[in-house]
Amino acid sequence: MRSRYRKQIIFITLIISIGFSISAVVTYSREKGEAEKRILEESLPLIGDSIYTEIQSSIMNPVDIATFMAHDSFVRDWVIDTNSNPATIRRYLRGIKEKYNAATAFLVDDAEKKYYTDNGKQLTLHPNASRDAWYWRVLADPAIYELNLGKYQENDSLLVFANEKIFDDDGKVIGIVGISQELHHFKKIIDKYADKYNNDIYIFDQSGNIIIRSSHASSPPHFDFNSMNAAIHQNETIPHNFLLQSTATERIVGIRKLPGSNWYLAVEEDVSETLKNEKKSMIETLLVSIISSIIVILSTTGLVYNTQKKLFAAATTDPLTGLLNRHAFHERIRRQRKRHGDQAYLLAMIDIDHFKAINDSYGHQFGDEVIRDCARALSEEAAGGNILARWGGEEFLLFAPQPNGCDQISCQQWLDKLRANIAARRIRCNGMEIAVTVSIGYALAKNGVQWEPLLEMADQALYAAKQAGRNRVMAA
Ligand SMILES: Nc1nc2c(ncn2[C@@H]2O[C@H](COP(=O)(O)OP(=O)(O)OP(=O)(O)O)[C@@H](O)[C@H]2O)c(=O)[nH]1
Repeated sequence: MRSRYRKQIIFITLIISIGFSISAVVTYSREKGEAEKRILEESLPLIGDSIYTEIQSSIMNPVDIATFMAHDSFVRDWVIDTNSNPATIRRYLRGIKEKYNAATAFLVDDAEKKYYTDNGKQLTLHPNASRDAWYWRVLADPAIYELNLGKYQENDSLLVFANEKIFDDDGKVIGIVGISQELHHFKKIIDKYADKYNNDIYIFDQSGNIIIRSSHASSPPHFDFNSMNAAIHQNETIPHNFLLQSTATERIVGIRKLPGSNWYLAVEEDVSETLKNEKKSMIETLLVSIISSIIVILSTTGLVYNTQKKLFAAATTDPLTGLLNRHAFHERIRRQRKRHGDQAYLLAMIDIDHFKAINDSYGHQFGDEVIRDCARALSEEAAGGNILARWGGEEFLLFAPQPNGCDQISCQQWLDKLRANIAARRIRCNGMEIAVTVSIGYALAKNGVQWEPLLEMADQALYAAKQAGRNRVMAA
């Protein structure tokens, strides 16, 4: 019975543990996915946003200056007035260049296609000259301003040009004005933010060429800008974040278009460490919950097991002697007979003689001790495959399968020895000492005989033993 409970508890513990492990694995993979998503969609875009905002304002600064120039009434009046003096616009452009620390400041008068610069240069633009193609490109572009990369005509150095259209009161383009900044200037800005946020920063043109990259950024980058282009073009106003996973690292790249230009800002970050830390803390949390669950499962099953054990003992044993009670005795014999079939056996009913007188003379407590001592003596004598129970009051029942020799003489001798041993004992309680005797009635069963009628026969034999003077063994 006990081993059955143990098996059940092991089974339940296993089921709970397997269930918990499965749910732990599922939780871990879900949490991992959510952690990656959180980093991808929340934490890193926030950093990306601030880098973007800061870089955008630095890079867009030339556009702001060009916008200011295009709306300056002096510039507009100068272009509209056909008798304007070139020297005045040169002074104006020089002032702008110095004030904003630009590489160049320029203006194109559309009517004459004349190009004026801060250093006094004055050129005429030709639609067929590749050098001047930028002008017709900006005119054809519906955007009011444009940011592009070009070469400084004097020394071939790369410059970033901010071109803004100048309109007359009727909304007609009358010229283009703007400034240029050296590319180096932007590189410094990019490096500053790359160092500040420990990222790699790139600016691409729409064909995927790198215009500027931060000093430590790899070239080519870890991602393929062109393959991401399709997603970016669907909505150019929002940031696009991509998770790049390889066996060695996990990186995230956020790409946005810089407004008014065909340039894209890409911020790439190695998130392996961040994800590793997230995963580590997730595993720690899971381990803690697994350990505490195991403790709870073990202590609960231990508690259940002990309670079951106590309940089982209370239901099957006699509290005074610890012997089997009637119900458990029946159950044991039923199982015994089921296991071994009909075999020869002996059924003996044992009753303490004059027990009422013992109770009356020495008290109930002494009486209890007498019952306990007889139970001990019977257990010692009837050990082995025999089944012993307290049948009630001062009465015991002994079931002995395959008794010695299975004949009456040897059974009689065995039971008589048992009786004599009890009679020879001295029972002590509260400083008093007495001897007791028992009477025994027994019946022997051959194959196929039911044990209930045998019980009746043993009872009658016991009655006969009592009648015959007690302290004796009688067969049915
Ligand atoms: N101390 C104690 N007494 C019990 C217990 N159960 C039954 N008794 C008493 O046992 C006594 C049995 O008395 P009887 O059935 O008259 O039998 P007896 O006095 O042993 O006489 P014989 O069997 O004829 O020898 C009764 O007084 C019961 O109250 C028990 O658990 N403890």
